[in-house]
Amino acid sequence: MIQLSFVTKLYNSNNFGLVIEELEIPTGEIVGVLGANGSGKTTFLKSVMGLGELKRGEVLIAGKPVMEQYHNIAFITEEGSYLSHLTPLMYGEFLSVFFPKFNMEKYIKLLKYFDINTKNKIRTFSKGQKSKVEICAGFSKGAKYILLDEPFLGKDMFTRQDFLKMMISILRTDETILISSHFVNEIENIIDRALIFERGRIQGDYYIDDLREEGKELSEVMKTISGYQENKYQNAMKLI
Ligand SMILES: Nc1ncnc2c1ncn2[C@@H]1O[C@H](COP(=O)(O)OP(=O)(O)OP(=O)(O)O)[C@@H](O)[C@H]1O
Repeated sequence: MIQLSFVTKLYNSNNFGLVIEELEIPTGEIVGVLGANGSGKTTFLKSVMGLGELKRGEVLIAGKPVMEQYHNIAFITEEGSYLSHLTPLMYGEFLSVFFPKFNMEKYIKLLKYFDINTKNKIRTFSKGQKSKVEICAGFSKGAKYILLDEPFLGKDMFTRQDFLKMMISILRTDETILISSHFVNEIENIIDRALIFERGRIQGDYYIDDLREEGKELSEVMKTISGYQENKYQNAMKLI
């Protein structure tokens, strides 16, 4: 279970950061962290991960402060944490030292699945390939909480599909996943719940099954919450 209470994070007077009064994410849920650019998704994931100071509030993971749970969390970001002078194989060996539950066999299987050459230096890889290494490592750490910030960024259509299939096939029921993405239609089929951010607040919290029962589309709900104006371009273009 991930619990946030009265969490406030401010960047400066212009930027709202994050404001969450109460949020509980039960163990085993796959949660989509959604919203327009700048709505607060990364800030939220970083706050759960304990990165950056909160102005007030508390984040608990399985009842403990996040600092006591680092061994149980994998944070997979676009920035990546790999050491680019290493090969994926060496990187796996490096991670085994720090993560006692690191599963080398699973890591190598995942690298193969994504067609990653395990013997070339990571710095010679493309952006998408580097990010795949990060995903393989993140899912092999034996972490119970997996946070993914935009795992689809820079991934081709086939990789995105392969990634989703991989995730569904290897996840156990005791793993909790938070995944931010702009590919709403693609992740809609794998998430249990959608948190929709707008200006640093959760403006929508929906279980996908409930939306389906009500005959609603997640992308439509998001449009309403984000206040998307279909005709905005018309006025903007008049200025040019
Ligand atoms: N280090 C920072 N200093 C000041 N403001 C920041 C900082 N990081 C983020 N912000 C601001 O906080 C708000 C939320 O940013 P955040 O990166 O969480 O959005 P996001 O939903 O992940 O966006 P995107 O989809 O574009 O990646 C934005 O207004 C952004 O400008």
